[in-house]
Amino acid sequence: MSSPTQDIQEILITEEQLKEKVKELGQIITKDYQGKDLVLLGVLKGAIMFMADLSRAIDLPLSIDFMAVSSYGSSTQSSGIVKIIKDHDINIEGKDVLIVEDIIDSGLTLSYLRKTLLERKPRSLKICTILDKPERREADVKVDYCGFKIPDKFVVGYGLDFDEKYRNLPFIGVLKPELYK
Ligand SMILES: O=P(O)(O)OC[C@H]1O[C@H](OP(=O)(O)OP(=O)(O)O)[C@H](O)[C@@H]1O
Ligand code: HPA
Ligand SMILES: [Mg+2]
Repeated sequence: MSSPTQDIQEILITEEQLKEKVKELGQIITKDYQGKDLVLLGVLKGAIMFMADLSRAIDLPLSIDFMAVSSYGSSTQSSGIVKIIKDHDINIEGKDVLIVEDIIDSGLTLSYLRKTLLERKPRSLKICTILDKPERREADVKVDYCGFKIPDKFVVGYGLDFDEKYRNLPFIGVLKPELYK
């Protein structure tokens, strides 16, 4: 029988560690956003799992929206060109927007998104990511809430893909290099 887990070389973050961290982030965000007009803005597709879990860990009235952007395609390297495939629907002017990301790697996606969204005049704009790969940064981005810092390895699972696969793995794992090299 074929299973996506067979293609994993090493599990970096387990399902239990993810659950615990999301709960912790939810509690911090709940404190920080008391009395604010919170919009969680998920970046498709990678952020789907984190968004679903994080939103349920925040005990506040909030709205959820999504943008779809893509810069990796079927490669493990960013093309450097960020394409907006779907924009958000909610008017974010005057709102407290929290971008929800699965990973910040080169930082190119977020620095582009930040610039674009600031032009739309939110009251505040912050960034929450479950993973941060600081060694690979090409564009400077300030991360407000971060789950885990990870080493410079291409990871999949919990929403993250390689060539659109492995998003459904419940943990964060390193793909066997022979599968993409
Ligand atoms: O910091 P960066 O180097 O820009 O990389 C991070 C971005 O890359 C991935 O998206 P991708 O373009 O693969 O789209 P996807 O979420 O649909 O997989 C990931 O989900 C982040 O949005
Ligand atoms: O390590 C990664 N894995 C999957 N998608 C990604 N997009 C940026 N970095 C990564
Ligand atoms: Mg991707």
